[in-house]
Amino acid sequence: MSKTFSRDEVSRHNKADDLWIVIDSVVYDLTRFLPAHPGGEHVLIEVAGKDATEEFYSLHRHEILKKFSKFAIGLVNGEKPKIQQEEGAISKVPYAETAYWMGSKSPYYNESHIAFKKAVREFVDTQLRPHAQEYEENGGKIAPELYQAMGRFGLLASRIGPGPHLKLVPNLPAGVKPEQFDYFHEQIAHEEMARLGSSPGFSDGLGAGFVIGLPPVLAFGPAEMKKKIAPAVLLGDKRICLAITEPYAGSDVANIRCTATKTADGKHYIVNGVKKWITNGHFADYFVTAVRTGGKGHSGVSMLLIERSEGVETKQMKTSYSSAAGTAYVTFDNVKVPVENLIGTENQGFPVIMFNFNHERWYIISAINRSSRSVVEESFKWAVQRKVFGKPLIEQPVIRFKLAKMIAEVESVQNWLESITYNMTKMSYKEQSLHLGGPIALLKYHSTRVAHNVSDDAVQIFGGRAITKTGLGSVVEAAQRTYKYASILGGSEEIMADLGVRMALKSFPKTARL
Ligand code: HEM
Repeated sequence: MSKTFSRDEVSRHNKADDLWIVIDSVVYDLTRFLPAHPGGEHVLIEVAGKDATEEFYSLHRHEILKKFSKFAIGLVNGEKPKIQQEEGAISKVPYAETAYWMGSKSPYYNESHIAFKKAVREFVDTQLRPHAQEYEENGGKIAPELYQAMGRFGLLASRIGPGPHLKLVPNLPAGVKPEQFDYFHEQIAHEEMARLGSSPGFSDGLGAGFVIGLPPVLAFGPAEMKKKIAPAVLLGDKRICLAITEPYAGSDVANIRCTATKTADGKHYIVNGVKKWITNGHFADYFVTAVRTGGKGHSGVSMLLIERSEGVETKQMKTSYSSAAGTAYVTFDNVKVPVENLIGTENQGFPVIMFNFNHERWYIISAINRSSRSVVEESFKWAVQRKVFGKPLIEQPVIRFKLAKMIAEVESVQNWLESITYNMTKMSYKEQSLHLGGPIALLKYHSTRVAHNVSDDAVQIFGGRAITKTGLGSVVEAAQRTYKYASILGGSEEIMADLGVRMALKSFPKTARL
């Protein structure tokens, strides 16, 4: 924008057929846009020839200016825009980022985490965010190229923890070496994906099924299976999901009914049954499926890798977020599966499922708390910029109290989460199961209660905007509509709270007395 104009000159373009305005020192010629303006013509004519910065920001999100940048014709003489939102930048709004990224000291992060976060944030903001709204609104299968870009960038591999699988992709974000990679890198990857705030369906469509689907294959699958599917899935060429829940069994996994019966020649299983709420199932190539191969209860459960093949059908489910997540109702009708596709040992599927759960729950905590943090940032910004009864909202003690509660709760989850993540970096899998299963369950319960409280307060701060899908409240609207997913998936709040206390009871000293 090389042209500049005096404010006097702008003020002469003050009619419907010649309408200029100034927003943050940028001059816009809105003459052609006037009839198409979603807010109507009248409001624009009222500010024709004037500085409308305050009016604009009280009604629109900043990104509207980017979308309609073609109407910008120059700058006001001697002025520069002050309101900045750079892609990939760390927010300066208090509590909008984890304390470490805002200057606080932390024993957990090092240079490689800083570089990793910067690279992932930039990738998410420049490669994924531009498509987010469209997918969120229209649903549908996410373009393979987008998923492949994630795979090639190393973002998919980064979302399932440290391990040999990291060597199956050409590189990791910011050139982090597989040997340097730890659970803090992974936590950052989940948090950055969760920043796709107003598009939770799109964000889940980009790999929520993968994060829980591939680990059982890597940990328990036979070598041939890993060789065949892991590289293709990690590069984003194929898609995988985890198929456990059924219309009959949710958190009550031991009661699944989907059956796998061996053929007389012992070479195949024949699978029959249904699965429900399968994230990414609608477009998955592989289903890591819990099946009943034995008697009742958990000792009759096995895990099978089922390829999309004859007899496998997926139907899109209508959920409270976008169909871009590919949440599916899956039916298996006499599906023939080679016995080589068994993951782990027959009738020993329950430990495979359990193996996955702690990691899944920890991932859900990372994502939901980052989502709550985004809601805090949105609410803080809004409370400062919104003027009501003649003064900014933030000057109302009741609003400051709500923000205080939101901040304190999000930080409490974050600090516990980082402590658990640190322990994960220091413990073997066996130690993690023994010592972290309880705390992870309790924190999952706590993090979704916090999401509930944060969302509730944010809705009150934003008012009607929080129940409007587009515009200023879009992030809060999406959060209040979808945070419940996290409080159910991976084990419901009630089951988590109960599990946490039951695990604690195991080490309760028999001699303890008041
Ligand atoms: C570059 C300048 C502008 C552009 C590109 C623009 C574009 C838009 C868009 C896309 C929407 C729909 C927003 C959504 O629901 O997501 C909208 C709504 C609206 N705009 Fe603008 N606008 C501009 C300037 C202004 C100004 C200066 C005013 C007032 C002085 C204004 C008043 C409104 C109003 C009242 C609405 C409806 C808001 C609501 O539903 O709560 N616009 N505008």
